[in-house]
This record gives sequence, structure tokens and C-alpha cells, in this order.
Amino acid sequence: MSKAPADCATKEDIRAEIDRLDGELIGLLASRFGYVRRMAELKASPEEAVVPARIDEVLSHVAARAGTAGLDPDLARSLWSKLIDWNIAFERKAIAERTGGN
Ligand SMILES: O=C(O)C(=O)C[C@]1(C(=O)O)C=C[C@@H](O)C=C1
Repeated sequence: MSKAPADCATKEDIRAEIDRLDGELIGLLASRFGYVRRMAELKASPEEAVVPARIDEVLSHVAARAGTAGLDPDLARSLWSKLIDWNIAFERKAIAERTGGN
């Protein structure tokens, strides 16, 4: 059973909770990536991988939600920027391989 931070009495307790949450985060990130993979199948050319307006929207959303949740909005922006950069590179490559473009 999971323990709230205040109920953790030892460093081991805390690390067990961190490991549990990291596992959940990986599962969520893998689910998110499933949609990115599908998005790459629907885009017609590698140039479509970068969608600046949508990137701004996603970063604004996560920063706002982080702030509400008590997490630093800059941390959320930084993590999602990295994630989106990686997704863009993935999409570019996947679309180029499928269409023969570059
Ligand atoms: O919304 C898209 O078009 C996506 O491909 C998803 C996503 C993202 O990871 O959220 C990835 C790349 C785009 O430049 C913008 C957003």
C-alpha cells in the first residue's frame, strides 16, 4: 500500500514511493507516446512534425496545471519541451521513412 510523504519514516520508505511513482510516470509517458506514434502515421510530410502553435498550447497547459498542483511551472515547461523535442525528432524520422521524404 502506498504511503503519503508524511507517513514515510525512513529514506527507504520514501525511495519505495518514488520508485512506484516513477513506474506510473513511465506508463503514462508510454501511453502518451502511443498517440505521438499514431500522429506520425497521419502526418503527410516531415515538415509537419513541428507545430509551433500546438507546442505553445501544450507548454501553457502543463505550466498552468503544474502551478495548480503545486509544482514549479518552469519545471513542467522544461520537461515537456524536452519531451516534445524528442517527439518531433521521432515524427520527422518516422514520416521520412514512410514517405521517402526528408
Ligand atoms: O500535436 C501534434 O501535432 C503532435 O505531433 C504532438 C506533439 C506533442 O508531443 O505534444 C509533438 C510534436 C508537435 O510539434 C506538437 C505536439
